[in-house]
Amino acid sequence: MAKSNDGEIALPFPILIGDIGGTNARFALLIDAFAAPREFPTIQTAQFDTIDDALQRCILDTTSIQPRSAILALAGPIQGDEVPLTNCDWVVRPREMIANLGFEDVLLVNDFEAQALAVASLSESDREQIGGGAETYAASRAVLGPGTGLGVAGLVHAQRTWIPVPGEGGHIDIGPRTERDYQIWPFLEPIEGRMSAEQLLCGRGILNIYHAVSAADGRETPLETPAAVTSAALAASDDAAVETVSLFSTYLGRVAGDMAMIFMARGGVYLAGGIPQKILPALRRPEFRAAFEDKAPHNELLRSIPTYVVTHPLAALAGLAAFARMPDRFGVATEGRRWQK
Ligand SMILES: Nc1ncnc2c1ncn2[C@@H]1O[C@H](COP(=O)(O)OP(=O)(O)OP(=O)(O)O)[C@@H](O)[C@H]1O
Repeated sequence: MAKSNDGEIALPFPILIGDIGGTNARFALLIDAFAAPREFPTIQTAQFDTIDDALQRCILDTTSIQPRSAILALAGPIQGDEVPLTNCDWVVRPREMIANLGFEDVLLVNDFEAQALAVASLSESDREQIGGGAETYAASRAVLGPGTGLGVAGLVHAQRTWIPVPGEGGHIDIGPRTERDYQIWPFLEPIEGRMSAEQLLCGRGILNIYHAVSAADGRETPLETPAAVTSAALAASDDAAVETVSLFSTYLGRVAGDMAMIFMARGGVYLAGGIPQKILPALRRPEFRAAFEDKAPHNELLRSIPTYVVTHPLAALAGLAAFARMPDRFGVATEGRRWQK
């Protein structure tokens, strides 16, 4: 077992890092702490029955380098020796990966934890700032990622260490606030009696808002996918779509502001996930930031906190790479989710 200088346990190189989502899995190989990551083509999870099969055929069979360890970021909670993925049929079985694929050491982390690791050190070219002041470098941050669901994580800065805090923040309650919200809310469908942020702030959420806005006004709903709604909104070709994306930005701003207050995120709130990059022009409009700052009695605090859209195409992998190279910089809990030969 490799040990780093101050006694923290580091995984041995070469390290395979992977970000495994419901639809896509992305991998890169880190030969040592200094070399640039060697990226592999994105794998469509539906094309392989098992993750082991995908790893064997798309990674191990295509390189002469045998990774000694793997750090994999997964969508969903990590518990036990068999971890099923949300939104796809793969089950990650680290013991079998060690027995069959030649790994000595496997660490599983949550996908938003990987996003949180990334925002500790994103360069200016990998993020776009939307409002607020300068970041306070050594201060906590928060990440929200509307995609298939709504991922949320904090990145607490304490004792010169970045500590990712994965949780289920996407499932917090959200309620109506403006007169228009009260008109729309009756047409949103609660799950077991409540509306959670995720029912509005993800791909499905865009459609939920679109249907509710249209129902409140007695309009038809010709647009069928989240991308169709946001495209029509950005092109200003459909009134309900325009309002949907405006409301989506407002609700995202409200929840982002809540997270900023919870984590006292003077280091900034980062919007990751697939959707913010695709609706950047809408997020640059006033609604997102106005809702973020509208937190009396703390408007002044919120005005000072920067918000960013993550534009790095592989941010989670960048986060895993940063951790793999300098584990001592990060307080990543490994109990119950690390397997060794
Ligand atoms: N242009 C768009 N505008 C709004 N929503 C979109 C757009 N394109 C895709 N989506 C929605 O974004 C969601 C997918 O998000 P994302 O790309 O972040 O995937 P993910 O959750 O990270 O999963 P994976 O890692 O498997 O790709 C889907 O609900 C999809 O309908």
